[in-house]
Amino acid sequence: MLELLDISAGYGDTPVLREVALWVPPRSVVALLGTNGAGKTTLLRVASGLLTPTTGELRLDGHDLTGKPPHVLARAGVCHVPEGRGVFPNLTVRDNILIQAAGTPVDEAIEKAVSAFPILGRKLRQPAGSLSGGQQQMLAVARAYVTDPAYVLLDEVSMGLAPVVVDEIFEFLGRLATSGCALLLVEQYVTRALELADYVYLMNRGRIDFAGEPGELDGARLMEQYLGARA
Ligand SMILES: Nc1ncnc2c1ncn2[C@@H]1O[C@H](COP(=O)(O)OP(=O)(O)OP(=O)(O)O)[C@@H](O)[C@H]1O
Repeated sequence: MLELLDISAGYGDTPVLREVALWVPPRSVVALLGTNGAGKTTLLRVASGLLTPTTGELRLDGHDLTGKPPHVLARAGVCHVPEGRGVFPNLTVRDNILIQAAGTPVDEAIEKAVSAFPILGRKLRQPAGSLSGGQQQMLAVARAYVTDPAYVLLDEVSMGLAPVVVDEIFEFLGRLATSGCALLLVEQYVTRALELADYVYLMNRGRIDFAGEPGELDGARLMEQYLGARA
């Protein structure tokens, strides 16, 4: 279980998260939805060790990992796919995969990434920066997958992509979830996120104001609160 307990965090003197609690059970999909600037990215940064909370605890499988650096969280099985495509544009697709896959045999890592998104197999020698936006996002998601993480944190992976590419990425996320990997999904496509999710949290101005199963959500309230969010 990945647990964020009473987390407060911010940047400098500016508080962003206020006593936030969120749980990601193993093998579950959790959607974290909210208005712009609510603090969703900040919470993912806390969950992957990129940002140390001012108060509260980050626990993984019962161990307190608060304040531990990202590589410790990564080694423990938490993988973060950041907003805005975390790929190295000047490196080849192959090298992008291998950098992430330290410890995994080369052929196995490449095969795994290509099994996630076959198009990557035809681009292995190209610089990642020469790929389309959608292919770069596929690479970012595939890089996370090759490390065999128990928890994957995904920040707006569909941002700015054509619907057909969003379909392909969501189809893969569905397979990833079925394979037993837990997902924490920050997503602007509310309906798609809810289709996958076992649990949903709604965040507003640094606080969680709903936590439950998607079926418990009041659709009208959701739309009112997230007017402008995409279906
Ligand atoms: N590096 C930073 N330094 C200072 N303030 C920041 C920084 N990053 C984010 N913020 C502020 O923290 C607040 C929460 O931002 P955050 O990106 O976590 O929200 P979000 O819910 O992910 O929003 P969005 O959907 O717009 O990405 C915002 O007011 C934002 O301006």
